[in-house]
Amino acid sequence: MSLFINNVSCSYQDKPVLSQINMQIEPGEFVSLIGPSGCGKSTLLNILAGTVTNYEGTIQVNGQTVTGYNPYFAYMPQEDLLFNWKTVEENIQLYQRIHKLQVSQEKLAHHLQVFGLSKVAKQFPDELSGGMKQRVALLRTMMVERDILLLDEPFGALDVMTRQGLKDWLASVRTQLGKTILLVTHDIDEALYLSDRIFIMGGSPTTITEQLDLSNRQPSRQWLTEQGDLRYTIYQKLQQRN
Ligand SMILES: Nc1ncnc2c1ncn2[C@@H]1O[C@H](COP(=O)(O)OP(=O)(O)OP(=O)(O)O)[C@@H](O)[C@H]1O
Repeated sequence: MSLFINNVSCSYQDKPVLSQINMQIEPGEFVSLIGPSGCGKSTLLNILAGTVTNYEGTIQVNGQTVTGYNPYFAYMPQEDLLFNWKTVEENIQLYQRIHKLQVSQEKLAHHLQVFGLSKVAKQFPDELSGGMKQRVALLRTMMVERDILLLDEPFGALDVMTRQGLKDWLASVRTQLGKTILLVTHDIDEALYLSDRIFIMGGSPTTITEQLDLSNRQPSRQWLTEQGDLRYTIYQKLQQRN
C-alpha cells in the first residue's frame, strides 16, 4: 500500500518537534528514517500508529486519509516485549488473539519456517539469543497482517555480529514479506544496506532535510564497504542540526 505523509507537524506542550514532514512511500518500498537522537522519529511512527493524535497535516494510505488507530499499520517497538512464560508459538498466537485474528496452524508453521524459527517454536523466549527473539517479535508483528510495517530500531539492543546477521536475514526475506516497510534507525550502514530510499531528518523543529534513492543498488556486504562517500555525506547531513 502507498503511504503519503503530508505536511505533518507536531508539538509537545507547545514545543514544536516535527515541522512539515512530507514523505511519499510507494507500495512494497523499504524506506529508512534516520536522524539525530530526540529529533522525533518515534513520534512520527506513533502518529502513524495512532498513539499520538495531536498533530497537524494528513496521513493517507492508498489515497484515503486515516486518523487515529487504523487497520493499516503494524508497529514493532524498540524492545521485543515477548512473554517469557509463553513459548514462541504461543507468543505469536496470543498476539493474534489480542488483534482478534485467527491463524491456521498450517500458516503459522509456514511463517515460522520462513523466519527460521521452526526449531524453536516450542521454546521460551529467555532460552533464545537476542537475535532470535527479535525475529520472533518481527514475525509476531508481521502476522498481524497489516500492509505497512513500522519498525522502531528493531535491532538497536543487539551486538554487532547478531545485528549484521539479522540485517542479512531481513534483506533476504523482505521480498517474501511483501510489505511496505518504514524502518527507524540510527545506523547509517543499516539504512544503506536495507533501504530503497533513505529519509534524513534534521533541523529544529525537525523536518526531512534530504532523501536518497538507492533503489538501483545491489545490496551486499561488498557494496556496503564501497560506500564510503555516501556514508560520509549522510554523516555530515546528520551533523547539520539547523
Ligand atoms: N509524550 C511526550 N511529552 C513531551 N515530550 C515528548 C514526549 N515524547 C517525546 N517527547 C520529546 O519529543 C522529542 C522527540 O522524541 P522522540 O522519541 O520522537 O525522538 P527520537 O528521534 O525517536 O529519539 P531517539 O532516537 O532517542 O529514540 C524529544 O525531545 C522528546 O523528549
